[in-house]
Amino acid sequence: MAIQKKHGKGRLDKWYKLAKEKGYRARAAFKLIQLNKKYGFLEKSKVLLDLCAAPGSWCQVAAETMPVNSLIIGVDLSPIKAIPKVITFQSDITTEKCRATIRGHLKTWKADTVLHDGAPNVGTAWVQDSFNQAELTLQAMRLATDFLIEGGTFVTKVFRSKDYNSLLWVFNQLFTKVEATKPPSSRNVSAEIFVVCRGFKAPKRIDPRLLDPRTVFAELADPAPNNEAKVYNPEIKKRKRGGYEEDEMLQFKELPASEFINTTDPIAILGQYNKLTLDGAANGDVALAALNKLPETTDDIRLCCQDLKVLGRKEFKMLLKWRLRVREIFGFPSKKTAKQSLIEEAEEVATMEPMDEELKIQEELQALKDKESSKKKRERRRANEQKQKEIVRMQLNMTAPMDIGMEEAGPMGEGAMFALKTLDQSSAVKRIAKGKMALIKEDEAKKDHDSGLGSSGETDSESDEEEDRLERELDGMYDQYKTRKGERDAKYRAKRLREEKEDGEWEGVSADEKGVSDDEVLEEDSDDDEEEDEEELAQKALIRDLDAAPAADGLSKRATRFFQQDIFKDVAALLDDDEEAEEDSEEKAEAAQEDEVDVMDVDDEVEDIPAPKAVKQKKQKAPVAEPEDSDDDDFEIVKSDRKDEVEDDDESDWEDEHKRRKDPRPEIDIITAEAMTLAHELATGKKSSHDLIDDGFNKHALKDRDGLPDWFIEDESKHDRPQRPITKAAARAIQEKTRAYNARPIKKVREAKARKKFHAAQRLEKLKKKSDMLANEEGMTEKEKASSISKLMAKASKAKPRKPLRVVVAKGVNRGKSGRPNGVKGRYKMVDPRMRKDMRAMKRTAAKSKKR
Ligand SMILES: C[S@@+](CC[C@H](N)C(=O)[O-])C[C@H]1O[C@@H](n2cnc3c(N)ncnc32)[C@H](O)[C@@H]1O
Repeated sequence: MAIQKKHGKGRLDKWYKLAKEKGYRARAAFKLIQLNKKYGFLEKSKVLLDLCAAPGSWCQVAAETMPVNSLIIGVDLSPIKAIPKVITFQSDITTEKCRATIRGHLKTWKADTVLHDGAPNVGTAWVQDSFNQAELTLQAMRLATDFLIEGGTFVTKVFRSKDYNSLLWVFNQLFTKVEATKPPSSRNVSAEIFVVCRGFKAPKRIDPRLLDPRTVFAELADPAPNNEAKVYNPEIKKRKRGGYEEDEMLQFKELPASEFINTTDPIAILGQYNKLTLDGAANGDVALAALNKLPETTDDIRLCCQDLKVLGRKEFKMLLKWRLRVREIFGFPSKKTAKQSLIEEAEEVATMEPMDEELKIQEELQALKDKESSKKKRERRRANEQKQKEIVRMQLNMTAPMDIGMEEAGPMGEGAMFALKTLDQSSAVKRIAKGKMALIKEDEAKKDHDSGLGSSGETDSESDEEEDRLERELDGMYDQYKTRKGERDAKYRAKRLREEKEDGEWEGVSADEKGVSDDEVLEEDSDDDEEEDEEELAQKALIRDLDAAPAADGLSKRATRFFQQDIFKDVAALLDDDEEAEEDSEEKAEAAQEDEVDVMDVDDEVEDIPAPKAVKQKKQKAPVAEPEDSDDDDFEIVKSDRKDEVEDDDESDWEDEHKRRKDPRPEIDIITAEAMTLAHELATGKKSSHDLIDDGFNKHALKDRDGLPDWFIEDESKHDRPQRPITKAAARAIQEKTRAYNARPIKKVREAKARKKFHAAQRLEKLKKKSDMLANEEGMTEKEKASSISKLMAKASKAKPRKPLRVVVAKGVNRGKSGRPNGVKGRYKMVDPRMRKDMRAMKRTAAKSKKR
């Protein structure tokens, strides 16, 4: 790669300048320097292979850092200008010829380190390019496996694309330690990341599929859509850029319930309106009056109509069922009646058809059925084949069960190998739990299953089917309803988002519903199946919905898998540390409370901080060791650990504050616009705590300034922190807060005022006591008592004469003294001799002129 003049995108940055200053051929040199600083592989290597080495800056760094007499070989498609102590040649690393040339150079040696910084011509087609890069990386890996020594290191550039995880997986199969890092010199705008693979396992035989891009990067078919998930995570719709319809400006929308009965799209109504009115008889709406009088219009229904925005799944279904019943009563055509009439029609027609015609129809029907079943078979076979492939990939650890849609069905899903659900339904699980074998006859299981909805003991499969269908339809409608509701209601959207982020469960069922017995639950709602009593749950310990159960740390299964990747190992350790520290601090706080030490609330300390200048951005958890790049932490929380400062503060203030705050948790004060923005994003669900953790991993995490010139470090420290976005509102809020802080008097003034107040209160108390004593004095007349009390009051209200001001001349021992002059008590003023002389002279002349 020839050196290009780099303009635009701030390419001529400090790293570029530094590279020039140090004589490196490319700024990329610093990436290797920083990687080596962190992992120290160059010093330990005697043989190094640099794949895609042009213009050769990595080779330069290697030659500088590796021990003398090391063997360094650099290869690239482009010519590389000669570098002392480095063998270079021009070749395509994906070819056999290149392999042979390297072998020729290495002879019997093996490489301790293989570097790869390859980048195919990166153009505008990002998807294509990133794939080529991933493919090139895999090719480099292949070459590396041929030449690397056991325990050797492979360092490669990878682009964060959809193939990234697949590549990491491959690396993990071949190396004991794989870590991804982004050195500070790597541009923020670049999607590149460097993976350092250490401890090459040097397997005797490597499955060729492991290094075959077609297998490694094979696309997965889209899993079947999980409609159920949509209930819990309604899609976020785009804003209406074209403006809003007129009635959409209304906050509260009502509709006569009769329209809800009439409509063909009841979900739309439930999603758009806030209330269904039932009392419109005065307006002459006869249908509404009739509806109002129907026994089907129960109090529950009326209650549901009052506020459509708070409907849970149960209420939602109740309203729709009510609508269907009313429609039946009013004689609206329903699906049932339509089907009935169709059957009748068909029967009528059938009686009119001659016999041979009937046979013909039957034949046609049979042919259609056959065609249908063969089509289904074909589809099933194809799906099976697909699944088989996925399973092979899964066995190779290249994919997780969730990626091939197994998650959707789960171990209890349809077609599961061990039909635990069936076992569950036939209550055989209880027997198995007791350690006995249980065999379930298929039809028995089916029977049990069939009786699921008909609580009344109905075994009529047709009516069950009908009920199932209705339930399914209602569920589907509920999905739609939620989506529409979400579209209209920003608060609801935020709530959903929060729930989604926390992978929380849907909480549409009220607590008292949970107390309903199983039979009732089945009658009410099939979804309420989950509501088992504890005992039964314990018995069903055999059957667990792995997908539904959140991980111990509250992460979803998918998230847990993601964080199980090796690159998060350190993070986990860090987090653990944090947690431990948190626990520590909590324990300490508790202990402190127990000892009844004056532990102040954070609030108090914050109250005490006079001006923002004094507000230091400190971590909340004081005992936690500061992370390496603590100055990168923009979101910082202030926690009181300066007890002494607080102790000085106004006592009554403290007590008030203490009473106000019952929550023992430390209060967080937000003092920067960045933190305020972040807090707002967290509160509105735009960001989750996972995002925060993610944000913490950036190129600034690695700071290595050894051996860099001062001007560089100075410049670096100005800009080497992530720029977090701030909103106008957040900036304004912080400004107001700052103004409020500034408006408060300084601590000394407040203390003096408080002292004054305290003394006045003490005086008043004394006065009260004295006047009480006087009032109770038996030997005094009322008049005497009154006069002595008024004398007391007059004495107390009389201001004490101020001691005269003493003027001290700053001479002798007092010359240049800044504090109280020696031997002077009370009020004083220091003056210099010249000033006193001048004053006296002025007085004299004034007196003289008066005399005249
Ligand atoms: C970012 S540059 C490498 C910079 C180098 N590490 C340094 O420090 O100077 C990427 C190089 O990959 C090379 N490259 C891309 N595809 C290649 C291939 N198939 N075989 C060999 N080199 C390739 C390009 O010619 C280009 O010079």
